Amino acid sequence: MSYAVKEIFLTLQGEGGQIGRTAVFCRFAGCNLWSGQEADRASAVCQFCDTDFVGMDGVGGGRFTDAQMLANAIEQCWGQRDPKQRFIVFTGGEPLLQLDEHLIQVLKQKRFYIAVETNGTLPVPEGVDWICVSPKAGADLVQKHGDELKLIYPQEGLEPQDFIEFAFTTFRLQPKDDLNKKEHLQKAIEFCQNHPVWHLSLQTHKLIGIP
Ligand SMILES: C[S@@+](CC[C@H](N)C(=O)[O-])C[C@H]1O[C@@H](n2cnc3c(N)ncnc32)[C@H](O)[C@@H]1O
Ligand SMILES: Nc1nc2[nH]cc(C(=O)O)c2c(=O)[nH]1
Ligand code: SF4
Ligand SMILES: [Mg+2]
Repeated sequence: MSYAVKEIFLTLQGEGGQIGRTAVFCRFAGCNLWSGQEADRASAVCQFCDTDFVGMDGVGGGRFTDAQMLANAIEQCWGQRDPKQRFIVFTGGEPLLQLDEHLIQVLKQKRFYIAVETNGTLPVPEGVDWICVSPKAGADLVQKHGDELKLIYPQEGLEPQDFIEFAFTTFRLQPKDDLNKKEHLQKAIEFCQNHPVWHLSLQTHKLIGIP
């Protein structure tokens, strides 16, 4: 199968339990909860997305005709850095529209530790090492286990305590980045302090100005 990729870049994981770790990010094009067009935002299931995932025109993006070609591009982006630390984060858009077991196997042969950032509406294929699920109001949650549940907060119709029985190792609240982000941060801090099973997750890459 071929893969539509918006961009491939090296950065630090800015969010969640792997924060600060050098990673190759592979951002797949397309999402099942928003077209990515501003004109459709108000009618989308997911309306607060902070990401451009439309097209294949980003740095390192393009159409990859098979898993080996995409894995080679990811390996090349990691470059000569310590091969024992190889770390790939699949995101998007919604990565599980495209990430499959074949690509995972090829990357495992290259000794990559594989993480995924998903909205949880599709099952995660076998072999992923780190599963981060970020549920969205109005979308059915299918992937109910993983390493972290990262809830963007607040979302009307989604309460953090709705998720606490699911089989995630950690639960994080990430303040929604929009025009009211200061209020959302205060609210998230307060919620975490009153419900300590929830840990605050900040988008640190935005704070330090890296992609
Ligand atoms: C762009 S999404 C792509 C992965 C997947 N579609 C998802 O929603 O999890 C990457 C991460 O950014 C989070 N995110 C998106 N927009 C955000 C915003 N405005 N504020 C805070 N986090 C946001 C998502 O919830 C997700 O955890
Ligand atoms: N540095 C950095 N860390 C991230 N963690 C999750 C991201 C995402 O967009 O999925 C992201 C991102 O876009 N940049
Ligand atoms: S599900 Fe993820 S990629 Fe899709 S619109 Fe929402 S935040 Fe963006
Ligand atoms: Mg991002």
